Amino acid sequence: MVVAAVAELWKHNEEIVTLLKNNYDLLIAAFLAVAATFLVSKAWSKGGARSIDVPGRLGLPFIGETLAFLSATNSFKGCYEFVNLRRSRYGKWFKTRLFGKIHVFVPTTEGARKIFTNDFSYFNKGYVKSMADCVGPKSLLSVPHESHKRIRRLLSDPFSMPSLATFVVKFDQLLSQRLARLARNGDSFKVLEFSMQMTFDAMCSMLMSVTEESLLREIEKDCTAVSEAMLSLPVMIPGSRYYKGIKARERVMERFSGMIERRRSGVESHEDFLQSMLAKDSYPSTEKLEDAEIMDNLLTLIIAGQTTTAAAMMWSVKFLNDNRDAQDRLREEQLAITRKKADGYLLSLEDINSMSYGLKVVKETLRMSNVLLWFPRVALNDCTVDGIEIKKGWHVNIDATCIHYDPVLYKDPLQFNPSRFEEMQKSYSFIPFGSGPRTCLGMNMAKVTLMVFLHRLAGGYKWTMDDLDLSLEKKSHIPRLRSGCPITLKAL
Ligand code: HEM
Repeated sequence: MVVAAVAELWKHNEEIVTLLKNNYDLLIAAFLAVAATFLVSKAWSKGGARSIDVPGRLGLPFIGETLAFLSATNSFKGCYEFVNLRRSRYGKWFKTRLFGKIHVFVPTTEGARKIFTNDFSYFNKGYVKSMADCVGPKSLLSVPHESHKRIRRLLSDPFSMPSLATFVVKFDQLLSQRLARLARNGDSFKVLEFSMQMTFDAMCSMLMSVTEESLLREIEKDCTAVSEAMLSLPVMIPGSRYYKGIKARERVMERFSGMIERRRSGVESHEDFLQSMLAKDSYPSTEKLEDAEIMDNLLTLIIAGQTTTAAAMMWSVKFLNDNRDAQDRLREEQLAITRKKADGYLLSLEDINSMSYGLKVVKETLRMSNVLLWFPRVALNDCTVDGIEIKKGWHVNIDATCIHYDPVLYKDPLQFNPSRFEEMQKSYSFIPFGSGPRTCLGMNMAKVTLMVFLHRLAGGYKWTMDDLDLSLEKKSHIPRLRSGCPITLKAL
């Protein structure tokens, strides 16, 4: 096309012909530059010959549609209702303005791929002051790229397979005892409350060997206050969520600092994550974490791991209750493991690896529950994502929920069908733990926790649901049943 255009000009315009003859080298350079720019932009938009302006309503400056978003968050339908309503109005892609920032919800696997594979270079997590203040400046959630890489590498110890093997045994022991107690009492209990406490206690034991009940509850109360302040208005007004969160953070840091001091002075020693970090005291600075990095990330791991895993545990109970075939098949697999064991056995990592249907139940639970509904990023430059024009500074939210419910990717997406995972999934179609450099650090821990839970629950008990209300908890960014999912256990 370019050659034809040049030939046409050549025929009709002598002046241009002379100009071109005299600047032949410049012409070639210009041609190459245009071609290179074209190729780079084509590669950047990846197959996107189109570059589409995304529809949507931005509303008033700053306020935009914030009030509608807050109203959805404050309803029993949950904050994703805001997204659903806009999608029915504008189609799969839409933009909106929330808290002064333009947001685009990215509903496709191609869009997810583009953002995940360019994380840190072309996109980054948006800086939220309240979040950084709460988890601390050295948390994985706050630090810049270079520190992130180093801290992530050094934090990976407790998530290695040998550490997970120890974790499985401890978690199984704690869980079996507590479920047996509940079944003996025969009372109704809320799965959500139970799983929040279970995951918190198990993590505190693994990370820093805290097992004393009153201390656990004190730390949990503070961690909950920190977690609740992460998305609040960052002003220190006594009584506000932010104020309470910052004060709670100070108390948690003081505790962690005391623990580090006692271990360094030899008063205490344990086999846990904290000890493994302190064992690196004499290592070069690139191979160890500073105290502030250890403490901010201890808090981050607890907060990132507790609510997510507990919510997934709750949804697994709900989905299995509604789908008796899946429940029966899961139970059969678990009982086959139990039959091979002696009384009072504890699960090993090998047992977990043999639960092939159990793993599918976990995956299907994560696909349908979308514990983290979307993953927010900010565009660092103008670009296109799956052919859609994105401006520098816009927030692009990888909409895992939309992808997980896409009927093209998942047949009958509203149906709980663990067997669908017998087939290979298309890339980026199953992303409950994200992908790329920020993939969930606790992914394997979360999976084994859920598998142990399913083994003990389905392999040991039947249950009745004591409240069938489907309303979601208000003001929660993690979808959870308002009822807390009360059940009563009956031993098999
Ligand atoms: C079912 C349970 C869980 C789910 C669904 C989940 C999901 C996720 C997702 C989607 C991300 C990435 C978010 C993004 O890209 O913006 C993430 C990050 C993270 N998760 Fe999890 N998570 C779970 C459990 C855990 C557990 C048990 C831990 C640790 C004990 C943990 C620790 C983390 C950390 C530290 C990050 C930040 C990683 C980084 O920025 O490098 N998560 N999680």
